[in-house]
Amino acid sequence: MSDAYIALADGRVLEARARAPGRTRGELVFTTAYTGYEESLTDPSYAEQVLTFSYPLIGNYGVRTERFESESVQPRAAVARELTDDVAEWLEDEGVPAIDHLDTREIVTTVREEGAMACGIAAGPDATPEDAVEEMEACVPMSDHVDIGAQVSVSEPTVYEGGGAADIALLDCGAKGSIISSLTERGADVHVLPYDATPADVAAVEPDVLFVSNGPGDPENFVAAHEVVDEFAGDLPMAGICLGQQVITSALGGSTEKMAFGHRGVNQPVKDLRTDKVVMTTQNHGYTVDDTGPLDVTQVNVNDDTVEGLDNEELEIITRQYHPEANPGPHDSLGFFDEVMDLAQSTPHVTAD
Ligand SMILES: NC(=O)CC[C@H](N)C(=O)O
Repeated sequence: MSDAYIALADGRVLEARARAPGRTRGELVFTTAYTGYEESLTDPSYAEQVLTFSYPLIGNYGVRTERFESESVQPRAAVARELTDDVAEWLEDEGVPAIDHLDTREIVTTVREEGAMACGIAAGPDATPEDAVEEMEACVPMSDHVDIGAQVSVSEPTVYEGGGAADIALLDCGAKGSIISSLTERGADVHVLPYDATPADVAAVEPDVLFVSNGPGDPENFVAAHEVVDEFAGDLPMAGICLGQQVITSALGGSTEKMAFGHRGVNQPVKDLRTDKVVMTTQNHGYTVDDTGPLDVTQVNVNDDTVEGLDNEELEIITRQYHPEANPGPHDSLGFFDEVMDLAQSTPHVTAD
C-alpha cells in the first residue's frame, strides 16, 4: 500500500512514499542539478511549481541555513528518487509535501516529451490517488498566477549596505539572496524595493543602477516592473537576471514566450558571441526572450540557441537569462556583477525631485 501519489495532467498517477505529508498542486518541472538542493528549494523562482530532482539522492550533505536563498521553502512540493531524513524533516517542518521512492526518470521523460504540466500530490497515511487527481484538476496555468510577485517580494523597502561604492535599486520580484550579496560584496548599497514599486519609489533611492531580479511565473504579469523599466530606460543604467532579463526586454518592446520544459540545472553551456568563450551556467527558467526589441544578443545557449545575454550600449543595459550568482552551480559567470558595478560608475545619478 502506498501512502503518496502524484497525478500528472496526462492522466497518469504514480505511487510514491510520503516523506512530508500534505496535499498540493503546481506546475511539474525538473532540475538536473546534482548538488545545491538547499539553494534550489529556497529559490523564490520555484513558487507555484513542484520540483522534481532528476539526481537520485537528495540530502546527502545535510541542511544548513547558510546556504538558503530565501527564508522559506519555495516550491509547492519536492519529488526525488530518495530524500534523506534531514531534507524530509526540514520539508515537513516547513509544511511542504515531499515524496520519494518513485521512478523520477518517468517524470523527467514525460516532462521532456510533453512539456511542464499540472500535477497534484497527496501524501500521508490517508492519501488516495483520487486526492492527487483532485489537486491536479484544481491546478491553474502558471500565467494565471497574476500577482505571484506578492508571494515572494519584500513588502517594504530594505537596504543592504555594502560600503557605499554605488546605490543599486533592486526590484525584488523574488530575488535570490546571493544576488544581493554578490552586489554588497562588491561595495554596493542595495536598496531592495517591492516588486510593485513605482517610478517615484525608485527615484527616491537615487540609484546608480536599476536591477530587476529573478522571480517566479510569467514575466508578463510583473506589470509595475515593466512600467519602471519603461520610465527609466535611457536615464538610468539597468541590469537584470532571468525574470529581470525577460521583464526589461518586454518593457522595451520585445517579447517572451513559454518554453516546453525550460532549463533547470547547473551545467547549461552558454557561448559569449563576442569572445567565443563558453561557460557553464546555473539555470532555472521556463520562459525565454523571443523578440529582443532594442537589445542585442551577446550570449546564447549552446544546446538550443536561446537568448542568454543581452545588452544595449547606448541605453547602458546588460542582462542574463542564467544565474551568474550561481548558488548552486559553477562560478564561471560571476564577472557579470563586476560589469554591473562598472555601469554604476558610468553616469550621473538619478535624483529624487
Ligand atoms: N529564475 C527566474 O527568474 C525564472 C524566470 C521566469 N519565472 C521563468 O520561469 O522563466
